[in-house]
Amino acid sequence: MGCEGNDNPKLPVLDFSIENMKPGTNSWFSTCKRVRQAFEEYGCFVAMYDKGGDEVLQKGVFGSIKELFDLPTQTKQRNIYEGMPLKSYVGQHPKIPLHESMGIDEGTTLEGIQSFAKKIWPMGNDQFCKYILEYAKLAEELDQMVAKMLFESYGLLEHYEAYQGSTKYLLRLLAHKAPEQVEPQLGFVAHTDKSFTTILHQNHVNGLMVETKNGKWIDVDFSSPTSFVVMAGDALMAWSNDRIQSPNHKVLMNGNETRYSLGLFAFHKGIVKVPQELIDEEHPLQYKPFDHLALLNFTYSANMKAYCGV
Ligand SMILES: O=C(O)CCC(=O)C(=O)O
Ligand SMILES: [Fe+2]
Repeated sequence: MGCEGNDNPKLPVLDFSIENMKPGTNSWFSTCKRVRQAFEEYGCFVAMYDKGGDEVLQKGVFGSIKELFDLPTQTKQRNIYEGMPLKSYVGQHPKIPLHESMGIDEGTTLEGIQSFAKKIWPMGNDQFCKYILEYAKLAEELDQMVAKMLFESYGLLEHYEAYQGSTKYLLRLLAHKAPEQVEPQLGFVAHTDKSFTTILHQNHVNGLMVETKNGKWIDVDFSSPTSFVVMAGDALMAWSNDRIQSPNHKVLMNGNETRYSLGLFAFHKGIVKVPQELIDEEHPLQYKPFDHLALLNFTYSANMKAYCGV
């Protein structure tokens, strides 16, 4: 896989089509290995997942997100959670004027999406709920599959059940306007995610950049309806005892079209602890057990080593 010395590195692309996903088959095991390699080397990868290819769903999802962001600022500000930038409406920020985003708590459940929709549209919005729920379920399925494969690849499959039962998902909808000038403009500042894992999806407009371990920035092309980006967050970095680094990433806007994207952030309800099996001489313990949901209350500048470093 390695990319050292390569001036134009690309993220690994992994195929998650149905035939690779039967646990116990050879292709399942080889995909598990590639998941671990990609996470350890880049902290993220592009997943090809053919269930995303449904044209009606794509149109419905991105049409719904456009409808939401086309609303007046005052309406969008009804979704404010003080001190929680991941859940709140963020927009009109002088440092990142192209950026707008909103969070949906419990974003893979009908109740979570409906309660969000009620805040924005007092009469509700059935179409919006239907498409966003369908998308969120699909992204959740991909996340669960990736988690299972990752645990398998470390010989820790028994951790999967606990993961499955304790994940809380936050869905974030994002819009990045095209810059007014010809030069590319920052859409979203460089940061790492606070999640365990993040699943990203976008319309046909690229803009995401991910930093490699050597400090190079990779342009990520995931403009196909069947492409998703799977990214390690700070909690996975801590769980893996620094075998996996949560990558720095940002959005750089070019061209003249709005970029709509969705981020599904997986959080662990309760305490995350480095498994005993991942502590050895080469990898002495780096993190104390920590409360993952409490990280949600921190801003993007929260630093894992300061929060729970040994
Ligand atoms: O829009 C994207 O692709 C990335 C968004 C992102 O990094 C985030 O919301 O944390
Ligand atoms: Fe992010």
